[in-house]
Amino acid sequence: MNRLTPTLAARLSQVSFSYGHQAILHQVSLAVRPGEFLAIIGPNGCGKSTLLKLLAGLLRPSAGQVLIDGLDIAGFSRRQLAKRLALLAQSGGLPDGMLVSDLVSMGRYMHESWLKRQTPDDRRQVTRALQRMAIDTLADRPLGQLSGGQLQRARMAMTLAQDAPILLLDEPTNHLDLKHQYGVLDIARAEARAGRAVVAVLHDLTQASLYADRLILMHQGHIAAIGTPATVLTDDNIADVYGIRTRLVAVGKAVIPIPLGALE
Ligand SMILES: Nc1ncnc2c1ncn2[C@@H]1O[C@H](COP(=O)(O)OP(=O)(O)OP(=O)(O)O)[C@@H](O)[C@H]1O
Repeated sequence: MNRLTPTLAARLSQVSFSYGHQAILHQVSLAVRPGEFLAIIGPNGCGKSTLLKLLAGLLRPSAGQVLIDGLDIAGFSRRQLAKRLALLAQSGGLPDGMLVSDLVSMGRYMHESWLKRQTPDDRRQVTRALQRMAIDTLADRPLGQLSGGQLQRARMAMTLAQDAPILLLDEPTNHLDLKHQYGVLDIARAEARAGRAVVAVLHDLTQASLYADRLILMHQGHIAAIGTPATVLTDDNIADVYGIRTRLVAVGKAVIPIPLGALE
């Protein structure tokens, strides 16, 4: 099989994807490194979630290859994949009656049998994930009784409990108040600094610029730009892709785009 250098956690090689006859991604190539926080940005419908689902092995490319640890993802079983990556999907039909602690524990079962008894390490990981997302007091609550933000934090806790080297986060700040948005971004960055590869779809360009090591700016199924926030967030790139005028303000290494209005 096609082995890669171990310095890459995941790679998309010339990946195209279609839903039926509708082409969504066009020959996208991308390398994800351990220890980096990579943010995918771009307008609605440009293919960000599709790219994340391809990386997670939920969708199969129409052409090209997705590689994890240098091996084609098509060769991995669900369990093998769950040892390598954890996905926070945008939403999912979760049973209202399920308890928060059971949802977070599911993160531990992703790579084990449902029949397996929880080990002390499983319980430790679940407790830690509940605490990190500040929902330990909600552990015994059914999901149906949670607010949107509390549910999002429970889903994020499940993702963290999986303890996988690659974290794929689709709009992790959804439904969260400002404090918890920055809390979840702090955690994502800490996970990257601890050596995981973190790939997050973000809509807030300020947050993406402040937190990510690299940005991927997507446009109509292509990568329009990739690199550090300062190289990707230019007036021209933002105008071309989002159709708005901005003024850029430098804050440390980050570049914050201040929107000035739609282009004529
Ligand atoms: N299951 C599906 N069947 C058919 N088309 C789909 C399906 N899921 C998504 N699409 C289409 O694929 C395109 C890309 O969708 P995707 O969800 O990847 O976009 P996105 O960049 O994540 O958007 P958003 O910012 O709105 O979440 C869109 O045109 C969407 O309508």
